Amino acid sequence: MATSRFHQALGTAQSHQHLQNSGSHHEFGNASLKLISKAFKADVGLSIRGGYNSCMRKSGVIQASTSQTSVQSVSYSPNNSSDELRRKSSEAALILIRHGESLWNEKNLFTGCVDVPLTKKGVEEAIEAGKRISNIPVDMIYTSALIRAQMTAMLAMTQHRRKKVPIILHNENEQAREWSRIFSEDTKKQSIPVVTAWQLNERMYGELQGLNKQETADRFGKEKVHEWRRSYDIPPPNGESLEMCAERAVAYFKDHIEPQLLSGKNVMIAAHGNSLRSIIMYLDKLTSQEVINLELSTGIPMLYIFKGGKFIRRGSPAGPTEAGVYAYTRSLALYRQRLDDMLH
Ligand SMILES: O=C(O)[C@H](O)COP(=O)(O)O
Repeated sequence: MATSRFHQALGTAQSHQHLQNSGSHHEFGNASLKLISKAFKADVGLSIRGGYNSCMRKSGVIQASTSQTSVQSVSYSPNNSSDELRRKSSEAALILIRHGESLWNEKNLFTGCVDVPLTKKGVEEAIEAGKRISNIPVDMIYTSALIRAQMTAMLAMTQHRRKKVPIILHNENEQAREWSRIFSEDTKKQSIPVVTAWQLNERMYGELQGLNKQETADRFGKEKVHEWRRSYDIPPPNGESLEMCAERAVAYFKDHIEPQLLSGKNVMIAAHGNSLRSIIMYLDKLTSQEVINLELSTGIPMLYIFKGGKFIRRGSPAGPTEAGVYAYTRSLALYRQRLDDMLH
């Protein structure tokens, strides 16, 4: 198949632009993004005039649709692709964020499923996390049922350049559904559904909840507390082991979140140190030995690309103020370029 103008420009952009391939990161600077975007429009005959534009699927490799009201992430699909081929070629972004520092993190208390809010520092961490993901598409948000994760998600989204409104869905009962209905299709298009799920809650720390971590280590011994905190299958007294936490968190991810990614939806999950460690164990295929050493900082977003049924870790997007660029793929670079075009 003739190399499309898009790919020619991409090749030019890559040779022009210092393409750092640090680890799994491919990075583009702004100059090459403009080149890519110009070629992208030329290649797919895309015009961004008023209203919803969708370009004809070209014989090339790109199908894109965009409009003044919504900037879709680009998905690749050859002209005569089967569903399977389209699914294999579609790409979705998955962002994981551990909540910002909570009031009990600050006091070094075991928190588990106790519903504790963020500290001022935790609020700032959530906002900084939002800056780092402000150019990455988000179509759905999942949080745990705990306020520290929900605050983190909402605060992060205040920084998103797309300015869609995250709206927590209330499906507790028929009345909750009825009373929280939105009657404008346009308004719905400008919102992002937020699903809260107890299955994404922090592991339940049993009789350690509320205890000071240092005092607990003094009382039971450092090794015992490390075993409770970081082993895979040894639970704290009357609490959950990481394995038990994984049984609910990973099951929820597979049953509810992975299908969204498969359909091309870009997803953000705001949850907790251990519920996310169990999900990352699944995404990165870590062994129960390897996951012991996995530590997650509060409020640092991690980016994965879901493509062809596989999860590719792209690291943490660099902040907008940081030198250099982002752990972006080609379609994420295009999405960011479209935001630039739309917002300027
Ligand atoms: O629940 C807690 O205490 C923290 O959020 C996580 O604790 P850990 O890092 O000790 O597992």
